[in-house]
Amino acid sequence: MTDSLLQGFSKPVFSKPRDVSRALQPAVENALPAPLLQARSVTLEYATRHQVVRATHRVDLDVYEGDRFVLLGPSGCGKSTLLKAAAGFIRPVEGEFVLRGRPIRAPGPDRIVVFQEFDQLPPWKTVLQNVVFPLVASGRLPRHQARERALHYLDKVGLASFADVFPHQLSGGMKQRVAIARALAMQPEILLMDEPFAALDALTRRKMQEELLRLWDEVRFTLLFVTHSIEEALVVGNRVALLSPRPGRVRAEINSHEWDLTSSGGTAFQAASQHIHRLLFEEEAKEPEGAVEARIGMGGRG
Ligand SMILES: Nc1ncnc2c1ncn2[C@@H]1O[C@H](COP(=O)(O)OP(=O)(O)OP(=O)(O)O)[C@@H](O)[C@H]1O
Repeated sequence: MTDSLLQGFSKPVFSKPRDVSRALQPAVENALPAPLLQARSVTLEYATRHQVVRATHRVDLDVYEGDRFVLLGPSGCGKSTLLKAAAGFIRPVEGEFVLRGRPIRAPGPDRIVVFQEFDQLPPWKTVLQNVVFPLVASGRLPRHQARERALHYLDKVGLASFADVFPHQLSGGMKQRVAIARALAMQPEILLMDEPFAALDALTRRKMQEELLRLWDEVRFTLLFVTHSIEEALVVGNRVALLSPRPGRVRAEINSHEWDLTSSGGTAFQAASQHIHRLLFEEEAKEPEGAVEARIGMGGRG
């Protein structure tokens, strides 16, 4: 990390995102592409018989094409709920999710979710059939082309030779690879991943993070990734939104494209992790009444 980056890191500049964009108008507005996915003041709630649980409160997010955008926050802060709303499974009580300027009102093949659970693959279908099925069922491709595309993506995740086996014959990591191949084969506008590696052992999890980054290098998809692991957020993401405890609000946004698996043991990486930990937990204790919104430059790789 260079001195200037360290300086930026140790003295984060806090400013409200909306103020920043206003201050930089119109020059930056003309230069920046439009976000692919936007959360516009999204409030999400669950109504149970006895109470209403507010999961997130007025969340604003801009995800650009090619981003590996991570939602990071403590357990129960509403990360999965945000992802489900982006997928179209849940409707906001306030605000909206917008994809290429169009409000999201229902699930669609332009947004595919990979979940944490290993049982997301129908067990009666082979690996290949699992990847082919959504392509054909959604009308994206006729069967023979779907088969070709499925094999292409199975090859990308290193599972072409397992095409004819059934999910129960695979390890947890292999099942997640199939789920990723199935999602990428659909060539969605955005891939949504909800703690996809959380149920894996530490070594496999690391390997999967590495493979995901390799795949991103090859395919350059847009990713919205949920985790509560600070390390995973820094490694996987190029941008990270830090959410407060429930109801989740955006407390800060961090540029994390500097970090990868090779930096994860280093001193600078540890310092960044600790800094994020403080932002997530200590600032909240100091300022319980509200969200601290900030954009923090932590330097960059390229
Ligand atoms: N179906 C539901 N009905 C009622 N409350 C719910 C429901 N699903 C989630 N919640 C509540 O909404 C809040 C946000 O949940 P969510 O699963 O989005 O959090 P999270 O940040 O993804 O947590 P974790 O990291 O533990 O998965 C939590 O307080 C949770 O208890």
